[in-house]
Amino acid sequence: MHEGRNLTLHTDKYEINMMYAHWVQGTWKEKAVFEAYFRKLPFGNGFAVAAGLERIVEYIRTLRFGDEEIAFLREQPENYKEEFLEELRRFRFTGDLYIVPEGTLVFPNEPLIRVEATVFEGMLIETAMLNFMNFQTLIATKAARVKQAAEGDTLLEFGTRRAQEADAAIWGSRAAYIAGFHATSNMRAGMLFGIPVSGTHAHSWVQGHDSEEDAFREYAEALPDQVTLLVDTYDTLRTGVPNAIRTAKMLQERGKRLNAIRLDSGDLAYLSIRARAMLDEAGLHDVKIVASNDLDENIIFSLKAQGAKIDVWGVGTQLITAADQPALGGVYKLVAREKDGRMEPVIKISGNPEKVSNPGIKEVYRIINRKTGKAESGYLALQEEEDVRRGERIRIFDPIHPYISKYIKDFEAVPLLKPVFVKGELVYSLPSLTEIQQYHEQQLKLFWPEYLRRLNPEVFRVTLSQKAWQLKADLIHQHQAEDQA
Ligand SMILES: Nc1ncnc2c1ncn2[C@@H]1O[C@H](COP(=O)(O)OP(=O)(O)OP(=O)(O)O)[C@@H](O)[C@H]1O
Ligand SMILES: O=P(O)(O)OC[C@H]1O[C@H](OP(=O)(O)OP(=O)(O)O)[C@H](O)[C@@H]1O
Ligand SMILES: O=C(O)c1cccnc1
Repeated sequence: MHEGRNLTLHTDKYEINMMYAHWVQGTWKEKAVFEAYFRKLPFGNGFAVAAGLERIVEYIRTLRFGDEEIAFLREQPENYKEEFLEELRRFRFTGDLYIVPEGTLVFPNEPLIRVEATVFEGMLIETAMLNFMNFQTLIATKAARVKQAAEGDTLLEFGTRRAQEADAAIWGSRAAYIAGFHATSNMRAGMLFGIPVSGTHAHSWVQGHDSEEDAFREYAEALPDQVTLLVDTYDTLRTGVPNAIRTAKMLQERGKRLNAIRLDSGDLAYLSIRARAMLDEAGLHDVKIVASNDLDENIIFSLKAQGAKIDVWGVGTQLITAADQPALGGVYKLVAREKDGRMEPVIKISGNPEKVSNPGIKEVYRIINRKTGKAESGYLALQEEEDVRRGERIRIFDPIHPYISKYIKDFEAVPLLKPVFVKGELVYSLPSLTEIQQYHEQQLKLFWPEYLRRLNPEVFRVTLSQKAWQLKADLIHQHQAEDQA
């Protein structure tokens, strides 16, 4: 077993096999354009929060087939030729990559990534990019739901121990921060990304002492500047909170203060209300109450409705595993390919109209109404279309039900895809995590609340331009004609 940090073979074998077949055919350097998008929003939410760009940048920059990768490929039963393996040794990503910035609100069928590269390069990177984008976007979206339920309260990400392994823990933690979490319990996520790190203590600390009171006192003496005491090991209201109050008084005598108590079991509404009253009665109005225990957005919403006196929410398992929907189904589709030296749009047909791909190289625009400053729709236009960029009147319609349409004017069309790599060179300067978090907050303000509510939100439409729609219709007819011939 070795470290395996080189992610170049973090791809499905079929990609390598197709790359090989292209190489054998002599078509491997032909240009291809791929777009990545998802078709359905997770959790019944009205939007998703894009994430994954930063990880993709690092991945693309470090793509290299080293000795170990080549040796492993040589062992495969496909018997890839040595000349192919030599070609892989020289591999560098030389294409263009356009990606939607992290924190952007995104919707079904909007390309979040567009790859313009050789077909060889485009195939190699599909799996890893989908892996990063699907997971991080999913967790950022789940976190946005939790954030909305918690209103302005402090949110701590507690998920590492229950996450699907280490990468999911730290990138999930980062995704949660993008969507407005305030801190993580994961020290490495703090070190790598600069996320504030926060922690209380476990039940084992209390169990490991002769009494709860001893445990609290020792802990407070050891870390007098950051004391949060877990009060539910034995009996929250009879011993836990009174012992915490005694410890708080001891801290006060030393010019320090108790930050908070944490509740981790039982009826969190009842216990928090009772604990708040006890703390207040002892004059400890500024001691906060942290709650944890399998929380998600629905429980937080319900606890608030019950009048729970909780200031800080520790959210682990349900967030980091996106427990109610553990995958985002983002796909990566070829939309154009080089043929006889020219780029030609291609389509993927399906019996299910929602699965028919949108052909052609497209730009994604957020159409912003200049009067209201609010987002009106998503708009996918072919790259060559100028009218939308000039803000001329456009017709927007539902691509599945094209008879539902309207004209809009006096808008600004904001392109969402940003150039990240051009001819293999990184041209994007990565924003700080704080900037991403602020950008996400600005994004939320662009939308009417109807689209943002957690339950049964209004559907935010993403429409095709007339030209993009016509191209799709023409290609469908062309394929039908070929089938019938
Ligand atoms: N007042 C409440 N209203 C709705 N849900 C609550 C309320 N209080 C707690 N919960 C949630 O109910 C669930 C209780 O889970 P469970 O019964 O497994 O835990 P518990 O009995 O409190 O403690 P333990 O973790 O020791 O088993 C948790 O998800 C918790 O967040
Ligand atoms: O419930 P989650 O949302 O996943 O949040 C993380 C949980 O992890 C800890 O419990 P655990 O029983 O692992 O350890 P403990 O002994 O410190 O309570 C903590 O007390 C939370 O309940
Ligand atoms: O700091 C905490 O209280 C914490 C951290 C991770 C998991 N559960 C709780």
